[in-house]
Amino acid sequence: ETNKENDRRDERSCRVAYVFNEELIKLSDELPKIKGRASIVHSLIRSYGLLSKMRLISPHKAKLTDILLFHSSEYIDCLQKLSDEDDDEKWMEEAETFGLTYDCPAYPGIFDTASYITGASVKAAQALSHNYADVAINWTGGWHHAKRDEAAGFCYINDIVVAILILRQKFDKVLYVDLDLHHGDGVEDAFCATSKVMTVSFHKHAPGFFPGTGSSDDCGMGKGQYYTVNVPLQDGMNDENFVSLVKRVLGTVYKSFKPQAVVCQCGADGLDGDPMASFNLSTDALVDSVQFITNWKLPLLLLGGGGYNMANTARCWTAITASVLKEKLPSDIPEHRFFPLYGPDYELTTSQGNRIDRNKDSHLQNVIAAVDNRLLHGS
Ligand SMILES: CN(c1ccc(C(=O)NO)cc1)S(=O)(=O)c1ccc(-c2ccccn2)s1
Ligand SMILES: [Zn+2]
Repeated sequence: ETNKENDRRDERSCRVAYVFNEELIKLSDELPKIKGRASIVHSLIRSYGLLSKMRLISPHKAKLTDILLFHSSEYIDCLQKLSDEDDDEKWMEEAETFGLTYDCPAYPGIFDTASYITGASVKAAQALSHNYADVAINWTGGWHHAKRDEAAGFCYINDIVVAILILRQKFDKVLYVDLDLHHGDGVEDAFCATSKVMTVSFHKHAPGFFPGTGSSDDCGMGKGQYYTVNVPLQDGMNDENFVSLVKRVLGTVYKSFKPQAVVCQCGADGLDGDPMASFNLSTDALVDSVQFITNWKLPLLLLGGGGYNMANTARCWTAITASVLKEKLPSDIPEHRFFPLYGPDYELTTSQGNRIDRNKDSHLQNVIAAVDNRLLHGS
């Protein structure tokens, strides 16, 4: 139970659960757009000796009933059929209707991989619901574009939505924060009509940039009106402006929504050096953003997401893991299997980029005012 003196959250250091096993890492390594990334992330966390400071949880594939909490059985049937070896032509036609083409090719075994990743996010959510941990981490998760009956943006099963639905069985109000460079459209769509889950996404929003949704007018509907918050940004976002915007908006969100649990997608494709070449963020921007949320001392689920510069993504999520553990890490990357990827500086943190900042202060002020008006004045 939680009322024992020495068990009070503010007295003991926070309990961090880290969900992984070799099978999950091996399957995640197969994902086409981020081949090998799961191993690189996990190896860096292990090389800094952080595994021994966390409660390690071994996941298993999500139960079909958990996946069907969100996704349609028609979509999941098609994903399973296309994932099996048998190249039954019948399913190829349906593939189109379920988004299983172009960005989301259904390669053999994709269903097992997506189920395992979802099972890891479910295990992490259950660790929080059972008060086994204060923070739970699944760096292989965070696939925010997947829709109820459609794969999208390299995402096949929306592990985030499933995890939030699991948390909702215990917590009345859940806050979702999306720090990825791209709009968290799949999670926003899932919860746009409910006042029990507030979704807040910080992302690049520009003509022709994927997925194209997430303007600040996008604020939910019906009972869910004003429970969707979007912070659309332009290229060149720097640490200082990003972190102060995150703190300002989440501060208002926390005061008005009063969540009992938080899920944060920590996509690292906004870092300088990412092939998406958009923002100028250093690892500090994401570490400071997550630290602000951690300070609320609410049950917190941390998930991965985008991040196509593998070494920088590993640096970012290792630095976040150390930050929630309150562990100070030496800046020199330890010798380990992937050490060569970290050249030429072999340092843990990255620096900011110097792309022209297209974000006008007036625009950022307007976005903040729009959020305040909706959340504090409901207008
Ligand atoms: C499908 N697309 C997505 C979808 C989701 C993401 C993402 O990271 N979401 O969080 C990124 C690109 S997309 O059309 O913008 C691209 C496909 C391939 C892209 C690419 C590939 C290499 C270098 C730069 N960009 S962008
Ligand atoms: Zn992304």
